[in-house]
Amino acid sequence: MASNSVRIAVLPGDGIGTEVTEATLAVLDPLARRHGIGLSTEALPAGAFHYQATGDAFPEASFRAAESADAILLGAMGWPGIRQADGTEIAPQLDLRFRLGLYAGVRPVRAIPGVPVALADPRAATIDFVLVRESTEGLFHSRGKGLVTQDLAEETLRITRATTEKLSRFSFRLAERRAARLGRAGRVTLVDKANVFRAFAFMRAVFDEVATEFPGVESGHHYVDAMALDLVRRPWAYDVLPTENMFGDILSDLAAGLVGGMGFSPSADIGDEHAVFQPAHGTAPDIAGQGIANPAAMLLSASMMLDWLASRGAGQGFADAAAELDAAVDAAFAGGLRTTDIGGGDGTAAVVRAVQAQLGG
Ligand SMILES: NC(=O)c1ccc[n+]([C@@H]2O[C@H](COP(=O)([O-])OP(=O)(O)OC[C@H]3O[C@@H](n4cnc5c(N)ncnc54)[C@H](O)[C@@H]3O)[C@@H](O)[C@H]2O)c1
Ligand SMILES: CC(C)[C@H](C(=O)O)[C@@H](O)C(=O)O
Ligand SMILES: [Mg+2]
Repeated sequence: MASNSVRIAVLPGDGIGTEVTEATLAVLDPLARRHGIGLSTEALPAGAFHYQATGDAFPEASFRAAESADAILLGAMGWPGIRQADGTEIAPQLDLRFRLGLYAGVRPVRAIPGVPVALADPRAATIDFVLVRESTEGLFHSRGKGLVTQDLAEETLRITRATTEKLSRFSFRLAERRAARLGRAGRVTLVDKANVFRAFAFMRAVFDEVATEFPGVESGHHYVDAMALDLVRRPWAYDVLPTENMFGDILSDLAAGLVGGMGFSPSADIGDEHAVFQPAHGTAPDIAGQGIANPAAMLLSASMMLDWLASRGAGQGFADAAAELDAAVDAAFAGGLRTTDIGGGDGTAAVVRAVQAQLGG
């Protein structure tokens, strides 16, 4: 990538995916200008409505353009009423994860000042942990390959040494960076089901091997069922939580519910060479088209993108812009912005205006 100038492939998708994408681009454009960084964006067709219109959910030309860009920004895709012959929905975001090897699904969960948290305990205001959802194997490995007969359906889960090592190293390195930033020791807790499944006993053994490379970071394990309990009982106790694909999918929605809902749930799918940045939420058919989607999750995902681009050598301006965007979203909510998902009256455009105002107009 040319220093200080990058190409972003934009996949707005369906439903509120297109709404939060438009809102995010409206914030990114002036932010980039302020920091003197070049962001050229190209919108690409893909998604459920594209599938309905053309029979192709993810044109190869869109995939190729996304693959060759410096980063990919995705809204959300899928629509419950639009299904393939096997009964499943279209999901180009899964194609991206699999085809580009995006094994680390980074899903930060952080209480934003001013956004009501679900728990009454005052420690809930300090919630700040990151789920690292393995995103290329686990139960999702079986996608499109399960056995279905008249009498049974069977899907299989796959865990590999190579991916578990990468996921574990990614998680420990993330914990080291967070420890340096937050001024306390890092902790990585693998979330598994090693009490019952050999695949998870294997995953745990590989994770433990990698843990020995990071003596400065505390490591541990927790069963996924007990973790679901703990994420409601004492979520402030956790730091970095690597886990299997399906477990991470489920726990990330639960975790979003702790800190305001899906509208506050950013996400990044990161591989060795490529990355997709998208909110963890879906297309929200229940509110699509009403102008009330909360774009905060996508704005925070875009900030993760700028930070990742900086780490790939795009330039300090990208890191500065990321920090400023995070701070602007926080300040907007701390300053009284109240989106409808948290019981207020502010719609998508009001969030854009409030964040732009924090960024200096
Ligand atoms: N990353 C993705 O592209 C992605 C993720 C999840 C679901 N989906 C797809 O989206 C469709 C709808 O799925 P779903 O309803 O189960 O989940 P969803 O995340 O779209 O919605 C769940 C709930 O959260 C609310 N919500 C979600 N995002 C919000 C936002 N930004 N602002 C305010 N409220 C928000 C919705 O209104 C709804 O009540 C399905 O087709 C599903 O497959 C796509
Ligand atoms: C829509 C779906 C394919 C996707 C997933 O299951 O990974 C979503 O739920 C997510 O969390 O990103
Ligand atoms: Mg999900």
